[in-house]
Amino acid sequence: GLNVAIPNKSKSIKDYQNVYNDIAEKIREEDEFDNYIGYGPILVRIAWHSSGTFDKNNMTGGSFGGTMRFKKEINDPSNAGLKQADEFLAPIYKKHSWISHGDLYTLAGVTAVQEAQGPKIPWRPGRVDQPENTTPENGRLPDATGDSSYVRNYFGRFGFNDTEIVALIGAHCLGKTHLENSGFEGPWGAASNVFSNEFFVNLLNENWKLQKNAAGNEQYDSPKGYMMLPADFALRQDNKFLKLVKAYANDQDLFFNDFAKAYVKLLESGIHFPADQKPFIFKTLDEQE
Ligand code: HEM
Ligand SMILES: CCN(CC)c1nc(N)c2ccccc2n1
Repeated sequence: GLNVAIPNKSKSIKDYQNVYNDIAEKIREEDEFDNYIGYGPILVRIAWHSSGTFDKNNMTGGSFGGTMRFKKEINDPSNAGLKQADEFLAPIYKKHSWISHGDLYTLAGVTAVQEAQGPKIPWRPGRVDQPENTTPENGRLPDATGDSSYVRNYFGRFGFNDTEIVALIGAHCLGKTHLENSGFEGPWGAASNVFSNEFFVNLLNENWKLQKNAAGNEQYDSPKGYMMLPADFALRQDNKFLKLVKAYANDQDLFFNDFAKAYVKLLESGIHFPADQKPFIFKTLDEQE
């Protein structure tokens, strides 16, 4: 059923900005993780994967219950590599145990995007931890080998349109794939921790070659050492998706605006917030110097 957010009346934006700052300072401190990519990308991914179990057809899953904290969900093969994000957040939760896990996972994703010089992501608290028996079954996250109709159909489960789908996948400007996690490898060249429209620029401009990787899975590789998943490349293979890819490759501000809106919708999927609950917009560390 629909999840109704219950904001903690004793907590203000100051309290959540303190949590944001602790996450942001820890990202800066532990900068050597994953060959100096840092923790930002997997924090964006754990926020997405904790929200990506949502299914509007039966109103189950989504970020509300914080069930990513349970073995059943974190051990979903689709979540391989995310235990490191959960461990990164454990001391933050220990210090701020008044926050729910659902709020913590999504706030971490907001912090990571903003600290990567990405757009401001308005965020609302009020998710309430649910018991282990509410954990959704494994298999609700997308398959990297899907084509454009698979991708459109998958995100249709959230009620996302083409703009929201293409914008969201633009988060693949961050981080990299790891053979031991997903069976895909690379990019060696550009793995980045700066949020930009580079994913779309590369997707359009690189000379892609479909080849089998060391795990025997097909992926697109470029001479510069970049890669695209089949599901990434699918955005070039559909006319409506391609139009959006070109728009974002040529206008980073448009991408930032559309991404912020779609990411909020993803992180809040399946949750009803009180009509009068205004979102918080956090300052970056640099803005608080
Ligand atoms: C068709 C939809 C999608 C598919 C099939 C997909 C698939 C993948 C795969 C296979 C990886 C590599 C994981 C690893 O090997 O460590 C990955 C990484 C990543 N994904 Fe996606 N993804 C999708 C959508 C998204 C969305 C909507 C977001 C966020 C809004 C996102 C954010 C990320 C980030 C930040 C990483 C890098 C993580 C790291 O560096 O460890 N992805 N994705
Ligand atoms: C745009 C090239 N990069 C690194 C900046 C890239 N490309 C990807 N295709 C990609 C796919 C999944 C996760 C991270 C990814 N990163």
